[in-house]
Amino acid sequence: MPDKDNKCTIDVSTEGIDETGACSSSSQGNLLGQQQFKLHFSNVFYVSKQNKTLVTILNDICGEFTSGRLTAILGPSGAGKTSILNVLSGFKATGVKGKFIFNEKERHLLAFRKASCYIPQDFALLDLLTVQETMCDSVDLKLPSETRAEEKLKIIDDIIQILNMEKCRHRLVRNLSGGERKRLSMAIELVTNPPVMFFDEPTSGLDSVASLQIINYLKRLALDGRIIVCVIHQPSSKLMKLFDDVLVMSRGKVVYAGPKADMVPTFESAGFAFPDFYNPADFALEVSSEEHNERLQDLIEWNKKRHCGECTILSADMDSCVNERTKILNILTYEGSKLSVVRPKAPAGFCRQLIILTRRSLRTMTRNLIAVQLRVIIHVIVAVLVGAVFWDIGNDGARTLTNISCIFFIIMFIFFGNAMPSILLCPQDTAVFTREYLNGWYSLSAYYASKLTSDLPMLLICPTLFTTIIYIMTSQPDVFARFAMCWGVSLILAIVGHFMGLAFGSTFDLQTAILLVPGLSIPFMIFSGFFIRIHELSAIFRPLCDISFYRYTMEALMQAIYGYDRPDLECHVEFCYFKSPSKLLKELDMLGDLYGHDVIVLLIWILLFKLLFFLSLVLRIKRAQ
Ligand SMILES: Nc1ncnc2c1ncn2[C@@H]1O[C@H](COP(=O)(O)OP(=O)(O)OP(=O)(O)O)[C@@H](O)[C@H]1O
Repeated sequence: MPDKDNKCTIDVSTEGIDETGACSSSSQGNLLGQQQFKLHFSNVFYVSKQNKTLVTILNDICGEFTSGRLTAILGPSGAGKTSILNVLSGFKATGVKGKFIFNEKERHLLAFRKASCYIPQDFALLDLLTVQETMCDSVDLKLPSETRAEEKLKIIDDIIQILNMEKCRHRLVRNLSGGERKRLSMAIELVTNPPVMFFDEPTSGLDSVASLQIINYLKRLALDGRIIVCVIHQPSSKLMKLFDDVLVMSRGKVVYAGPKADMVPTFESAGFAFPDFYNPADFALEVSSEEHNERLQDLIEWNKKRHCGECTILSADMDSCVNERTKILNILTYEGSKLSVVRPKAPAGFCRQLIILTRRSLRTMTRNLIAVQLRVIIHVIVAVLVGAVFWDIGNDGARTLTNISCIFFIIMFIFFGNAMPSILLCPQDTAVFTREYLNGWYSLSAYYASKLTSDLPMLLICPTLFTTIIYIMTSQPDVFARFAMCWGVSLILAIVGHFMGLAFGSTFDLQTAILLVPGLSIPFMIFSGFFIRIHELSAIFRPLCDISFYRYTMEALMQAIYGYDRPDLECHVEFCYFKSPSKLLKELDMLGDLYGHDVIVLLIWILLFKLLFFLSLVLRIKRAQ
C-alpha cells in the first residue's frame, strides 16, 4: 500500500510507464498515426435531482485512460458504471462537476464530443434500413460534403471488412442478430475514426463466443491507438485477458483505476485475499461489493491520491519522460493535428442534412407497413364503406341530418387516422434522433424540417383519397370549388392530427401518448356543434367551444357543402324540413361566410402543435443530457 499522506509516493515501477503506454512512442499506433491521447479526470461529482432531493451518483472520482489500451469498467449493479461513461463522454453535463483533462488541456465539451463517441447499451437504429444504407447515411451526415463518393465507399468497405459484416451488408437492421447489431453500432461510429470510444456493456445479451468476438474487435480498435473504455458485466477469464486496464467502481466511487496486472496485488495489499484459480473480474466484483469495509475505503482513498494528486501516477524521477510526453501531446492535440488520419465529424450544411434525413425518412416510410401500405389501404376501405353506407345522400333534402353524421365521421376518421400512426412511429424515431443529435450528426432544425417534409406525402395522399372517394360516392355538390374546400379542410385536419401525434408521441412514452391523445381530444368533440348546438351550451362551456378544433373543422366542412348560397336540396318526400341549406346552417349556428376564419383557426392549431413538437424535441435533448 502506498503512503496515504504523500500524494506522490506511489511506486510507479510496479505499473511500468511502458506498460501504460504513456511514454512509449506509440508502437501500437497505426490508424491514428503516432498520436497519443490521454483523458484524465479528477474530483468528479455527478448529482441528480430525484423527488426534490439531490442524489450523489458519482462521488469524487478520479482516473485516467490512455490510447492504445482497452479499459474495462467493472463493479456491482448500481455502482455507477453507466453514469461514469455518460459523464466522461460528455453526454451528461448537467449536475456534473470536476476536472477533465484531454491531452493535457481542459476538455472542451463540444470539441471532445466531436473527437469521441459513446455507444450505449440500447443503441437505437432504424430497423427498416439495411446495414449498407445505415452506413451510407452515417458517412453522408458525418463526413465533410466534399468527400468523394469513392472515398466514402472505401471507408464503408474498410469498416465492414474490419468488423466482418460482409455477409449481412444488404440485410435489414431488424433481421440482424444481437452481435451483428452491436457491430453495426460500432461501425457507424467508426466512420469518423474517433480516437476515444466509450461502450456501455457491448457484450450484453451475447453468448460467450460472440462476446469474445466483440471484445476482440475492441482490442483491435485500441491497438490502432484509440482510447477504448467499456463497461462490462462479469467478464470471463478469457475476456479479461484482453483488457489492459480496469476501473473498478463501488457505490459511485472508484476503488481502483490502473493496469489490470496491478489490480489483484493492490487489492491484496489492502488486505483482500485472492483465492487460487479465481477470475480477477469476479474478485474485483466481490471486493467492490463489500459494504462499510474500511479496507475498501482505503482503496478508494488510495486511488484518489494516485489520480487526483497533481503528479498522478508519475514519480519525480520520471520527470524527463513527463516533459517529453507533454511536448509530444502539446504538438499533437486532437484539434490542431494535421498528422492524424482521424476524420473529425464535419456535419453537412442545413440543406444537405435536410436532404439526407428526408431521403432516409422516406426510405424507411415506404418499407413500413403501418406507415404507408396499411394506412393507405385502411383509408380506401373505410372510404368505400362510408360511401356505400351513405350512398347518394348529399343532395337529398330528407336526409340532411344523416349527411351531417357522415361529415362528423369523416372528421373523426381523418383526425385519428393521422394522429395514431404518428404516435406509433415516434419512439424509434426520436430515440435515433436523440443519439444522432447528441453525437453531433445534424442540427435540431434540420431534423425538424425533415419531419415536416418527409411526412407530407402521406398527409397528402390519405386525406385526398378518403375525401375524394366519399365525396363522389355520397353525391356531395357537383361543384369543384366546394370539393376543393372540403379537401383543403380535411388536409389541414390531417396535419393537425399528425402534429398532435408527434408532439405527444415525442414528449411521453408510447402508452401515455396513446391514452392522452384520444383522452384530451375526444371531450372536445362535444363542442364541435354536432352533438349540441353552440347557443344551447351554458356560458361556462363557451370557451371550450372556442378552442375546439373539431368545431372549426365541422363548421368549415358545413360551409363548404351547405354555405355560399347553395340552392335548395332535392326533396322526394312530402316534406323536407332541412331542404334549405341556409335554414340548416342557421339552426346549427353556422350561418355566415365562416370558411376563411375556420381555416385560419385550424392553421393556428397546426402552428401550436408544431411548436409543441419542437419543444418536446428540445426537452428530450435536455433530459438526455
Ligand atoms: N438520473 C438519475 N437520478 C437518480 N438516480 C440515478 C440517476 N441515474 C442513475 N441513478 C442511480 O445511480 C446509481 C448508478 O446508476 P448506473 O446506471 O450508473 O449504475 P450501473 O453500475 O451502470 O448499474 P447496472 O450495472 O445495473 O447497469 C443507481 O443506483 C441508479 O439508480
